[in-house]
Amino acid sequence: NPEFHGNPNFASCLLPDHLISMAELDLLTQNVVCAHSETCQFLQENLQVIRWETFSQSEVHGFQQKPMDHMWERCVCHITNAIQQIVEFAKRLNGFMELNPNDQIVLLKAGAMELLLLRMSRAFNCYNNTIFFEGKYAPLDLFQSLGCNDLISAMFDLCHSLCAVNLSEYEMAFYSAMILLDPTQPWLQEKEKVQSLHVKLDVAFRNLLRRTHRESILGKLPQRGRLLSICQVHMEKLKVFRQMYPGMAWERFPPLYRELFVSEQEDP
Ligand SMILES: O=C(C1CCS(=O)(=O)CC1)N1CC[C@](c2ccc(OCc3ccccc3)cc2)(S(=O)(=O)c2ccc(F)cc2)C1
Repeated sequence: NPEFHGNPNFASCLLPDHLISMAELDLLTQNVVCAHSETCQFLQENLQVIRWETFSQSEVHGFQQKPMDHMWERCVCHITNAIQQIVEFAKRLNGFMELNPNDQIVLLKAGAMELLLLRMSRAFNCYNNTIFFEGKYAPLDLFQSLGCNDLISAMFDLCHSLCAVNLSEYEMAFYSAMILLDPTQPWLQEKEKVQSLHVKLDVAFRNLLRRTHRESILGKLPQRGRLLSICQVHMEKLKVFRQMYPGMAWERFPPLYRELFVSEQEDP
């Protein structure tokens, strides 16, 4: 519509059915950034301050001596706490609570682990290849008793790639929201509602990148398939673990973790 073009109050991207004003873009940006910063267990600056506090060799050895089921139970507990925060992030995103409940679950089941992988990179020290775990920074081999070395090293590699992009909290917030509100997820009942939210996030994110001269990061973000493949390896390792410790998932794993990652069928 010619009367809109050149009018500074309207975003440059005028998709016919998604007319978005600059005021709406600003409100959406505030909403996404606040939802993220209010739901990260650890503030970026706090993680940075302690990032040189690494576990000693004897502490690492102590973790390596723990039985597999013991380490799994601790990690599953930390994942569950982190995912509770991610659920809270979703609930605070404008429009998420207005989606139908089935679609809210579909999006969280599909995206929660991907968002956890993104958040982990905030707790990664790429200079000495250590990651925040239970209060200090841990090297890769601290986790060897989990029996998932390929999974953990894939996570470390992903954290390295994300550190290279050096995402700001603003960028991390938008990247997370757009992964979560993915209209291409199968089984969505109201795909167009998710699509509408995703388009607005895309316009607001590009607007932010343009204003901050950070458009170049779009080509440097890890491919979605990379996040998905790590999530798949997590599911495979969980299946193997459950074969080794039948019944444990039902007795000692938190309900939220079971709901998201343990399919209903009985123990293999
Ligand atoms: O990062 C967080 C928190 C959320 C983001 S934050 O606030 O910035 C910091 C705290 N994490 C919370 C959970 C954590 C986690 C993440 C992924 C994960 O997947 C692999 C897996 C899955 C199941 C069993 C074994 C291995 C396991 C745990 S963790 O335990 O700290 C952990 C970390 C590193 C590692 F190498 C192994 C475990 C990462």
